[in-house]
Amino acid sequence: MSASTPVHSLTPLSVKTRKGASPLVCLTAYTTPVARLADEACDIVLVGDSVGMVLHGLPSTLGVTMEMMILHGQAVMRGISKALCVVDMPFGSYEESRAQAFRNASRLLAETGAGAVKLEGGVHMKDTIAFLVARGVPVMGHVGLTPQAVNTLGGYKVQGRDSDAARVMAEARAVEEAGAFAVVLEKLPQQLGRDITAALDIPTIGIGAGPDCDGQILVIDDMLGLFADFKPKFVKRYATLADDAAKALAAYADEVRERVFPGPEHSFGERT
Ligand SMILES: Nc1nc(=O)c2c([nH]1)NC[C@@H]1CN(c3ccc(C(=O)N[C@@H](CCC(=O)O)C(=O)O)cc3)CN21
Ligand SMILES: CC(C)C(=O)C(=O)O
Ligand SMILES: [Mg+2]
Repeated sequence: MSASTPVHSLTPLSVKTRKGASPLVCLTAYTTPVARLADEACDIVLVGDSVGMVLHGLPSTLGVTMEMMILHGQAVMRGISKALCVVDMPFGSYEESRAQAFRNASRLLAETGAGAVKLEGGVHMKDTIAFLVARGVPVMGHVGLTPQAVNTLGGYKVQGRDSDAARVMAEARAVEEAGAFAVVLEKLPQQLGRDITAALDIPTIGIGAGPDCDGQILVIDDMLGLFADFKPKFVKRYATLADDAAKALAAYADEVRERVFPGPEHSFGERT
């Protein structure tokens, strides 16, 4: 199962040629049941390294490992039948050399069956992206706010304001020139999201980069109202699952204490 190459209706190439058509709908997923839901609604399902913060309680994405990405990638692929599955390369798995990047990217594809990898960085990752693409690894880029660089960026801040816009534009152009099939733009002024989208031939997928990107992505636990540790301004909550769950658990606790649960319909009588 895991090492096979399933045929999905969306491929990196079909995503690339969707530029200018209807917006690309993207969400993260980390488990099989949630991937099944995302697969129904989405074009692209990302196994984000946000899994470390969202499901494992880590303080940033820096502690996420290849083993975690492979395990969650395998779980997500079991729930996908039509969307394109992209797996994030974790911090430290691709920055050292092009060879290191290929060794780890090829493991992610081979051991999960996903269709592409995503890695953070533009100009300084251009050679690495080109190296991977030339060797059969479709790459999605990620520029602007790159969370794996939180320590050098000094926080999860808006990137590309004012005179910094030209730098972020250059990062996005480098990703395209390297042969990536799409690029995530994170936490940019909406005008810059629009300008980069107009300047590139590959689709842009925004998260806090305004409404003019070729697609949008959110962390699924954020949009479901399930992740409560923080809420970036770019997140819209479409549900209140953490609140709903807290209410359900309180009701269960009350009913157990009052001996209301289990009722006769949940209990087993004598066989007669
Ligand atoms: N749940 C979750 N959602 C995400 O979007 C996400 C993750 N986790 N983990 C990996 C990265 C980290 N990301 C982040 C994290 C924080 C902000 C943010 O804007 N936080 C605060 C304050 C930021 C600051 O100025 O320092 C905010 O006010 O929105 C944005 C993106 C995006 N990714
Ligand atoms: C927020 C998206 C783009 C991501 O990289 C992640 O979930 O790790
Ligand atoms: Mg990520």
